[in-house]
Amino acid sequence: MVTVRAPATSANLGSGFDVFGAALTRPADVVTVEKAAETTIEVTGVGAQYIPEDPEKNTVGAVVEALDAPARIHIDKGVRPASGLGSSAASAAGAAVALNRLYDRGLSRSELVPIAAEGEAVVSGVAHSDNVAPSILGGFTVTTSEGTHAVDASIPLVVCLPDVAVSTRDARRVVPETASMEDLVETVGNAATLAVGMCRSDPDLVGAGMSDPVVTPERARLITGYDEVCDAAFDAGATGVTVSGAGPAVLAVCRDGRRRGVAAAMLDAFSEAGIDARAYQSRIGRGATVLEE
Ligand SMILES: Nc1ncnc2c1ncn2[C@@H]1O[C@H](COP(=O)(O)OP(=O)(O)OP(=O)(O)O)[C@@H](O)[C@H]1O
Ligand SMILES: N[C@@H](CCO)C(=O)O
Repeated sequence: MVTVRAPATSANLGSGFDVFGAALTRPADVVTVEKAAETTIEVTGVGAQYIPEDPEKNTVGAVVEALDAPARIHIDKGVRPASGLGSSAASAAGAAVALNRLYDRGLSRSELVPIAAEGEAVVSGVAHSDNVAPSILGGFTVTTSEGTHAVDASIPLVVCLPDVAVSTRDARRVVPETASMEDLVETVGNAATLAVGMCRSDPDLVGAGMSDPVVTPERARLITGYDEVCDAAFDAGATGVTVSGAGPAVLAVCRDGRRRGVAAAMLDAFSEAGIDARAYQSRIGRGATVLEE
């Protein structure tokens, strides 16, 4: 038996659509696997009632197929589905690391990234790796078709999760098909600024580089109260705010010592918009960890 804790993640970080990701210290899924002749999946925890246990429909089923590693699998969800916090990816990442150990497949963490991404294709139609990469590797990640680069970064974060669901599949439908040269230049500049900020663990640079004129404004329309929540976070000292992944979670970057105030301000703003929410005071953290084997 192998048990792995796989963290929630925030993808895109504004300017890095489908490329940037970051592992969060909390929340996380815990995935336990045992060898079996046929694969079965049991799901408990946050939002378990919305998650299919059929291996054909669960992200973990695609990982089992890719590793040819049938197992009895238990997923204890800490990351709510349809959250923008890489819920589907956390299970896939945890399963990839756990099954690799269980069956002694000998694959490196980097080699497990495209395998876990197969699970993402099951739910969103695209095998994007920007959530599974940080959940497996930890830190800040840059993923392209050539592979993933991961950088350790110490950045305080708040993620505020409203009590509404947005599916990645739906949120991908509002992504514009084209962008102007002006927007492209702005986005490249912001993304580069953010990457430098991560390498220096500088929340001011990271926050300044999160702004994105192309995808985020369209996604923000799907989140009631988004503009007010951003204003509240900035007023409380956030250095950057954006939609986390496909939403509805909202991600704020802070300096040390500002997370509590930023979290409270974001919760108040959602509440004033009539939306219940919860806030996680987090930071960029490590990738999947083996708890037991
Ligand atoms: N193991 C799993 N964990 C969570 N959701 C799963 C899992 N397997 C299948 N799903 C399905 O995936 C969908 C949630 O995935 P989706 O990508 O929309 O959200 P998310 O992972 O929280 O968001 P994001 O990718 O934006 O961070 C739900 O329809 C859920 O039923
Ligand atoms: N990059 C993906 C991440 C989904 O979590 C998207 O934004 O659609």
